[in-house]
Amino acid sequence: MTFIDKLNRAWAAQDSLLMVGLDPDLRRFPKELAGRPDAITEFCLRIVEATAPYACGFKPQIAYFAALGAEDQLQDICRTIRERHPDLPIVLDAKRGDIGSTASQYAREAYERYGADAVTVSPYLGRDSVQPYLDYNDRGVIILCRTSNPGGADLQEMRLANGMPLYLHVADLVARTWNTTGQCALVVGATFPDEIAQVRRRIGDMPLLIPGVGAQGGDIPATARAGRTAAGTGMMINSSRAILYASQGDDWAQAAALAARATRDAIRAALQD
Ligand SMILES: O=c1ccn([C@@H]2O[C@H](COP(=O)(O)O)[C@@H](O)[C@H]2O)c(=O)[nH]1
Repeated sequence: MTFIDKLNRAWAAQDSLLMVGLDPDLRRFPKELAGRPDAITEFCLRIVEATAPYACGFKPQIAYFAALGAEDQLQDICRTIRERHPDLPIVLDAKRGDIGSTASQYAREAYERYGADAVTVSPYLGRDSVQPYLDYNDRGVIILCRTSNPGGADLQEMRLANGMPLYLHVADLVARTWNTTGQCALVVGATFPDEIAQVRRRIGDMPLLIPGVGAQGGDIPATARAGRTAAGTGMMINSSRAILYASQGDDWAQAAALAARATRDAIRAALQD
């Protein structure tokens, strides 16, 4: 099954467009895990179990694992998600971008080492830098378009000679030229709902990964209305810290579940309007 098929099924089966981010930060872990050698794996897997009923997938951010030398733990976590929740896609947020020969290694890492269903990549090095990911034709390639951070405007809002902002050129390029096999999706931040709407108008039903709700303050109703497809789906709306660290007390896993459910419900409610 392809990434896009798996995602479509997860949206329908879970009735959720919420993607739960896995960004383990030891400084914010609950006390009960302090000092435990398996703290990262235990934390992430408890979060996965608590939030899976409300999620359409999981998005581990590789930097949080690599910074701690915890890539093996990430591998275990991804394997366990595949075993326990085979219908929920794993998006590895790695934002890779390099020449083709190196990109082949990054693709192998994402899809073979971690078994990710999709990986985030930068469009900045052009089509040939993305090809090694597309060569895994059952996997997804999620390309940065208009990121959620304010500084994203420095380059992404730059106007081309025809007046078009660069992020819309990226959206066009991916939708019309790079996505010949239907494997692509785009990253657009929830902090910029007008830009989400602009992108949606140009790309048909291509999925969007939308980070920026929760800790970054993105507006859920505005995001959901701007990014939805005619079918009322088309979005992986990611929240990480607001779910992971909803509580540092003994109730942390339950608090994460409640935060995930509330986010899922807020997205659902917005789609009813
Ligand atoms: O434009 C982007 C692209 C990726 N991210 C990533 O999403 C999560 C957001 O975390 P929150 O705690 O919900 O703010 C994080 O892993 C980022 O690296 C993004 O924020 N914006």
